[in-house]
Amino acid sequence: MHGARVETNAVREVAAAAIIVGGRLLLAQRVAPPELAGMWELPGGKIEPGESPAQGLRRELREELGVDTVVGDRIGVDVPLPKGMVLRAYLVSLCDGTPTALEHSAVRWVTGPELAAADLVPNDRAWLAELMAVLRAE
Ligand SMILES: Nc1nc2c([nH]c(=O)n2[C@H]2C[C@H](O)[C@@H](COP(=O)(O)OP(=O)(O)OP(=O)(O)O)O2)c(=O)[nH]1
Repeated sequence: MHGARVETNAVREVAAAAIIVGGRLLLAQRVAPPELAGMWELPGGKIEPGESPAQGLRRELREELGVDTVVGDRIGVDVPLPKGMVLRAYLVSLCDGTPTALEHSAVRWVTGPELAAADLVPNDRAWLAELMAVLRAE
């Protein structure tokens, strides 16, 4: 190996949270980049090196929403992102706090029909059927 740079094969993950309470899913409205600003997503973000997905997602949700959470099972497909990253969704339970838009322009709770009609970021449409099924089962 040359130089100080250490290459790893680890795929960089963006983890997103499906937080469902009382038959409603929490959506958060993006402020950036310009092509996604104003669209709705599942809150979350990039997992840092050395973090497990669950640790990273809990950190992101504390930073973005001011809540304590428990990260549960995966839901939906892996969505490939640019630069070799992958987007994954997890079912997440709220433990403490009220979700607040600290880094988004707004948050809102949606029913299944409201989710289907929402202006979601395009990648998150891949999870629509599974999310609707969980909402229906609530
Ligand atoms: N958090 C989140 N990101 C998503 C979703 N769907 C989707 O395509 N993305 C994309 C948008 C971004 O390109 C990337 C994650 O960006 P991010 O801005 O949330 O990541 P981050 O909080 O770690 O912020 P930064 O390092 O970019 O400052 O994944 C989603 O449901 N949630």
